[in-house]
Amino acid sequence: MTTTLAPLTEPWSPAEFEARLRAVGEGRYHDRHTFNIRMHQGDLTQAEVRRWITNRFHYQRHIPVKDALITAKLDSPRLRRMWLRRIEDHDGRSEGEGGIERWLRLGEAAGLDRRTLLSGEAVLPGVRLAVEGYVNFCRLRSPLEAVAASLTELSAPDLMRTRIEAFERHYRWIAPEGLAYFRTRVDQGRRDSGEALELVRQWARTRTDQEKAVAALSFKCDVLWSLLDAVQHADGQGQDGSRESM
Ligand SMILES: O=C(O)c1cc(C(=O)O)c2c(n1)C(=O)C(=O)c1cc(C(=O)O)[nH]c1-2
Repeated sequence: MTTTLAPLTEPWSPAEFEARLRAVGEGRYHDRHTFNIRMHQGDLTQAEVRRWITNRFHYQRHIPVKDALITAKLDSPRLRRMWLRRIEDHDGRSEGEGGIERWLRLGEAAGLDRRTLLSGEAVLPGVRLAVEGYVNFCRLRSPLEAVAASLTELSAPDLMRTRIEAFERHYRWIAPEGLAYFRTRVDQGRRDSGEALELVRQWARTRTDQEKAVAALSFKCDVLWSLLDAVQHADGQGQDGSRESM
């Protein structure tokens, strides 16, 4: 008599797997964080907006670093080309281009000197830890987990549109050219998340891998959430997050 051993746990169907990934984004994405809700309602002070821009810059400048770590794990020219484009989106092809430059211009439109942003001095301890956590996750984990962590971007384009409207309505003291970063990210985020979702669906064939992908996405939601916790609770700190006395 022959018996076929079924795997202990069957993989989810492609549709269920995708639904579970999307559910993590819907339930735990940072669009629900109080700081973002206050931002969208127009409740942030100028100092809080500047503090957010300063601290988010720390995240932005590390995105191409973690993408370089992911690129090094990919084993085909096609995949590496795909991921290299993300690095170019942020770093540009030459000086004065790319997302990091656009974020510096957002800072300038909000009255922040680019030298202050580049110095990194005003970055809050909790933000440093959150960003380092994300970079190290991509350094140490499998390509599947590192790519799955980027899937928060499935929810980012909607958030970006809400943010543009909120800034245009409530934060008119920021010159409109400063919002170019967000406008560019709507399409880039949609394309990036579409590509990443396709890879994660192809790679996660077993239930164990599917669960690892869901857990990676959940971890990334925690990174973004912790970053905003730090920015939200930075009471007693300087106008843009710098420590007044130590
Ligand atoms: O402003 C935001 O809310 C937001 C969120 C996210 C995200 O969901 O991870 C990214 C960005 N912005 C972003 O600008 C960006 O370049 C980006 C890259 C990635 C990533 O994990 O690869 N996420 C995000």
